[in-house]
Amino acid sequence: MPDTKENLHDAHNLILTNTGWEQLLECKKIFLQNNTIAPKEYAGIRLEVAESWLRSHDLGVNPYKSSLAEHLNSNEIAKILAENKDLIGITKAVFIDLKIKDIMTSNYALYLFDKNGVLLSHEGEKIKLISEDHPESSIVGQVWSEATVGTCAHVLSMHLKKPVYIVGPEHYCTVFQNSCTSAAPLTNEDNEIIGYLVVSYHIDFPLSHDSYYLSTYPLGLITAMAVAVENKLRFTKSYQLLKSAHHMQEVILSVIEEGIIITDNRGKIITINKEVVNIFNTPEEEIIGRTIDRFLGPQIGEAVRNNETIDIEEASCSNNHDKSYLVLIRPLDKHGNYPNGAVLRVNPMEMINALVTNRTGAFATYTFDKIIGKSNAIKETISLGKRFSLSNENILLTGESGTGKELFAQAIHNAHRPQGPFIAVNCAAMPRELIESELFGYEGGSFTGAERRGRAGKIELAHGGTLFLDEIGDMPLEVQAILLRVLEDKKVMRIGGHIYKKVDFRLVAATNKDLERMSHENLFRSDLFFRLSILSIQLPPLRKRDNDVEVLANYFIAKYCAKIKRKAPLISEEALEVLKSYGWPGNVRQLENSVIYAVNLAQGDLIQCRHLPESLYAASHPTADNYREPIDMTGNYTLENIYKIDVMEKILIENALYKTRNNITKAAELLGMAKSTLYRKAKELNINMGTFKNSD
Ligand SMILES: Nc1ncnc2c1ncn2[C@@H]1O[C@H](COP(=O)(O)OP(=O)(O)OP(=O)(O)O)[C@@H](O)[C@H]1O
Repeated sequence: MPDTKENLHDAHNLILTNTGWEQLLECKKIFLQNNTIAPKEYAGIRLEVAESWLRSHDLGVNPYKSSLAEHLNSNEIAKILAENKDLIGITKAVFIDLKIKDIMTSNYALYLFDKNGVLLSHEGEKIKLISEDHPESSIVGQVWSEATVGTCAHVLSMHLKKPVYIVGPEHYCTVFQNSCTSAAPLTNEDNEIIGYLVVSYHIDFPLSHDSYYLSTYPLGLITAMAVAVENKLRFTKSYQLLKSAHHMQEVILSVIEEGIIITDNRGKIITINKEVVNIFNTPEEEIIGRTIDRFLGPQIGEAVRNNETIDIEEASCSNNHDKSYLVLIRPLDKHGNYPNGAVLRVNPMEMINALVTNRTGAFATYTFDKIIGKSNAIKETISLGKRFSLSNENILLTGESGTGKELFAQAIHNAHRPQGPFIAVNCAAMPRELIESELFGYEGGSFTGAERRGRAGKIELAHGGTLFLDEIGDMPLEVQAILLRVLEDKKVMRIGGHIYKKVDFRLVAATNKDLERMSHENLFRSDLFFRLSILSIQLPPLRKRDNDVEVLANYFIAKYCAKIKRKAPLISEEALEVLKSYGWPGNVRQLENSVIYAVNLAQGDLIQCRHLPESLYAASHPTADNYREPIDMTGNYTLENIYKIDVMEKILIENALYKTRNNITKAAELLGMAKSTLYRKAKELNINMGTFKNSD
């Protein structure tokens, strides 16, 4: 038997001679002629090659075929190419790099196969080993497996799972007879084979030199190249993972609607989300790299440097007194090479304030459309309110109690700054000593009982919205002075504080007092009165609102019955007459309360006079003179004309005041009592004397 082992398979360097080549050819010839002879018995054929020949034969491969392999269809090819896009790109890049460095010389051709032997790409020297009827362009997508092309380098590499070389006649198909090929498997990070790299070059036989030095260089080259491709692939994958993790982190940070800042351990800002750009109103490039102190002040900077955990801290920066922020700090542990630092969550105080006031129910629900009334008086007032609400100026609402001043304040707010907070303060309901701190706020520990952290005042909370000061006539003079300054400077300083904060709010003040008269009597600051009364709206009393009593009564009945889930009763003509003819000193509020009373008293579907509150019914009870002689003095009493004494007293006094247009002297005379008694009784019976000033 020919023995080519000596010639071909010297440990690392392979000497190929014409004789050796011929012996190999002979071996192959004998094998192909007589397949029953096991090639294992040929001493000159490597065992793994011989076994592959046998498998190729058993798989029915035609060794003389010129048509090389099966082709996948175009859809399958497109799919496989897409799946291996990175691998193909990286292989090409490595190949070009090796070519530039002259490591891959021009007589080498390079092939890339997927793990199943599908040819993915080829580079370099025109492939001489394929037959002419298969142009180069069409070989991508061919399946080169042991079953289709028989023994060749990558097929054996597939079998042995290691780098392999194959010399000329060792290839099973004669079409490869003049090639020397080396193949190396490519593995992924999990050590799974993902493809094969093959380098091939052409050898003409007989050899030009008698002895041909067949170096293991191509095998080493393809093995090293496989390592380079694998490394690059892993690097690309890690980079893509990192990039997508970074992108995901960016997306997460961008959907968080609060400012997120990451600093290093010296307080230098490393990363921010987009919200921070909005909060600081500064471009990102002017934030990154600066210290946190610059934006949130040195106290926050120190906390970061000291690795402190801070839950809620109000911070304002020395560069930017107008703004304050709520800051939460979490220190970051040292991680690998990364030094420790901190994550800060930042929210503008005004946003927190708006949230808190919304949550605590201090928000304006009324709009001008919801103000009920068809009378000219109310329509004109609404149109004035709408016009005034367009400007930024302060507005003064005057009018008797219950005429809807708070309603108007809410409607003005909603027409102008519906997004901002609506902060309502009732100056009469608050103790004098509290009103100042309530309005202007205080710094921590500024007086006994003050909270440690201090508290923002209602003026600060109203920033970006409306401050509604109800019953402003009851505001202490010293507080009026501070308020005036705030209105003039548009900035506020907390009690015990030393920093002014800019505030932007619209003041709507309301009163049922005569502020002008009060200012003459030095009970109200005239400068504040002038400032407030530039735009003032006088709300009409109900008795001057034509048919609004009927409209409002029906509206309140429907509203109340919807609430208690009961069919709304009608109002009898007589009862309606009573409602219409009543003076309504308590205005709309009194009307609303009266109809609620009547709905509750009436059992059926009709509200009658007897269902109305006593005071109303009594006031309009048919007598000769409703104002002067409402009581039958003849002793001819019926159950219907007996009333409680205090009700009678109230009716008599109200009627006298009504008739005399609040002329106390005359009213007292009519009632036959001293003026001082009249004052006392009016106070006891809760009669608002000012109400009757303009009575017709
Ligand atoms: N035009 C209106 N349409 C619907 N409800 C109204 C109207 N006017 C007043 N009201 C109702 O009357 C009541 C009193 O209104 P509001 O509190 O605004 O009056 P006010 O003038 O501010 O009273 P006070 O001076 O006593 O504070 C509220 O319950 C309000 O809902």
